[in-house]
Amino acid sequence: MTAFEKTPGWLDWYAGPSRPGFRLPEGAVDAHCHVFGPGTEFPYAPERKYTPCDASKDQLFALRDHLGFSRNVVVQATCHGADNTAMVDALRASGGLARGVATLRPDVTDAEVRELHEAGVRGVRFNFVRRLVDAAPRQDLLDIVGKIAPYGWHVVVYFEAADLPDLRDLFLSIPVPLVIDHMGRPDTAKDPEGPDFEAFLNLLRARPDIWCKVTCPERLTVSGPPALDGERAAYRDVVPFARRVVEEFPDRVLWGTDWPHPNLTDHMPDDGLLVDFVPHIAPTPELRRKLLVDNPTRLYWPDGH
Ligand SMILES: O=C(O)c1cc(C(=O)O)oc(=O)c1
Repeated sequence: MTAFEKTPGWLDWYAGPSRPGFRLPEGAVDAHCHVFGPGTEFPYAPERKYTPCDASKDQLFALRDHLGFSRNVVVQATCHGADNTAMVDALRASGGLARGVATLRPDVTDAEVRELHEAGVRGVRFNFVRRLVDAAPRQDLLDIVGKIAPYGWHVVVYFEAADLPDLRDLFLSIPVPLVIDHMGRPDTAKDPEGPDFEAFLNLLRARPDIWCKVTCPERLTVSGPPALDGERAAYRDVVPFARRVVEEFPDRVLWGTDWPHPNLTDHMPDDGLLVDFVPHIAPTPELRRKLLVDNPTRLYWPDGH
């Protein structure tokens, strides 16, 4: 099989990350990360919008152990389209230490959903970010929800803040739990107490089964220092946004590294220093335990194993 050529300007994940200064609690879950290929074994999808560097399951598991996480939730990356093979291969190799979130087409069969479930998939991802995917008809999404609902899965949604007004009714019509990627991508140059972020918090207030990943400060930052060169208080401008969510919804927030950080153009964070972001947004041991251990375990390992 031929090797793939990376998108020009692609930043590879950070090799040799620091050890976090913040010691993760026992049982912590990296609840948002990806695997990419390797492309020679798991080819990237023809419809992809970018071609990444490879980021294998073994490299992901090595990072997990280095940072001090116990488990991973591997989210299907758009560069693999609806071919979940690489993600499922990672779940199967993890010995129960990884769950997954898949991308599905509306013609997926019940047997296929069951097989994904048996491999450890617990959610389907709907992506509304136009630079990553072509728009899917809303009826297709609702048809997929009908197929996953019997398995107790949730829907993960990725969208940008400017699109929330158009998407809100669709989201509220989805009759299974929702998990929002990357805090709904707020514009962090704006006021965390202002109307835009309030509209986002109002979505979370609308239903008790809407969860939020307080992830990706490295994408959302405008002015904060990056997690590089020993900086253990990185991305300070994102902290007030994430902290508001953690403090108002302590029982339905999740955190993850987003390794290998697709499509960053400015810098690639040192994942050890990125973990040191967590105590800034979850200032007490109890909030940290909920964010890193209790919440993801309840959502992805409800039986505890
Ligand atoms: O902002 C992004 O570029 C991005 C892309 C993907 C993906 O391609 O799946 O996933 C993410 O969580 C974030």
